[in-house]
Amino acid sequence: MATVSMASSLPTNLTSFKSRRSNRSSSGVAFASLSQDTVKITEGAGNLPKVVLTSTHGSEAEIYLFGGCVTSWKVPSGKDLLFVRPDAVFNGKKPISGGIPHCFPQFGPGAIQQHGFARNMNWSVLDSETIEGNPVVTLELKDDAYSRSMWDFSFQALYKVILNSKSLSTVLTVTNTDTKAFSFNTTLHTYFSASVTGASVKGLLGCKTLNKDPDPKNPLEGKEEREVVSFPGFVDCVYLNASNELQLDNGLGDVISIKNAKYVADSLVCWTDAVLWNPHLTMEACYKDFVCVENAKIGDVQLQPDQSWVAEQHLSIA
Ligand SMILES: O=P(O)(O)OC[C@H]1O[C@@H](O)[C@H](O)[C@@H](O)[C@@H]1O
Repeated sequence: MATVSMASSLPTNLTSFKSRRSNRSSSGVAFASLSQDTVKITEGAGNLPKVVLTSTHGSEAEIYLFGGCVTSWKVPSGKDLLFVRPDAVFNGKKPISGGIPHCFPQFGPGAIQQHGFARNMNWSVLDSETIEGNPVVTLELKDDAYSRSMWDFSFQALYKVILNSKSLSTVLTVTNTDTKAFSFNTTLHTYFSASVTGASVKGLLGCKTLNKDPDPKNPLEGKEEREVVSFPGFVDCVYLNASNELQLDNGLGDVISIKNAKYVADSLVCWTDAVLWNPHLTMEACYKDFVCVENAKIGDVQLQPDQSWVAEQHLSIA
């Protein structure tokens, strides 16, 4: 397989992916043999299968197989740094509104449904392991009749999630398993718990902006002049070529580093852009309690058959 990643340059704990066949259960959800001590599958809200990661160093995370959505990341103090909206539904049909949903193969607006279909399909567990007390799980998503009805390509997406005591890292690998080329764009639509009046993001100064307010279909081009970007009202803005580390002050006493791997020279690889979103009064019930800071690949990634695109995100607190 021609891979355009530089796997050898990843930190060791991110490269130890072991390919192993999984057993598909009658429910259609696949369960690999789990690293039982730190990785467990339980029943979550709406009876949906949920992977619980427990680090021996005091942190915990939860991932719904529906959408491959990380819904909780608790640091050793017990504080959950992610946010799930009170209107989120867990019915296996609608995407889960909160945590870290995938927008794939389209961020949108665009030709297919807003934010694509990966957030409302069932991912399966391909592999899991424990490294020095820290859980690692790899989920897989493949095309099926549902995805092909919208986007007629064969693909594989692997999503590796690594929980350490003070960090949550993910590696998304999209491979073209088709016989023809395809293109996609994607984001990790992360909802962070926040006090919106105190929240701010550093690292965006000088970026070209595409402001989706007021018209998402015709974003206004501009340039970010602020060193510290806050959320004084409705915010929906794309930042092109963002720096490889943003710092979110969540207004709740935490500064969260949002890093991605920019050490890979090939422009096909990694998150290059960012999106900030807060719906303000259009979601009166909860807008004060979260901000979205999304690692994104806004321009299309073109993949030839057998090529892969790899993007790593590293969320951490000091
Ligand atoms: O689909 P969700 O989770 O409600 O998020 C919607 C929002 O997601 C943001 O990423 C987009 O920039 C917004 O334009 C959009 O309204």
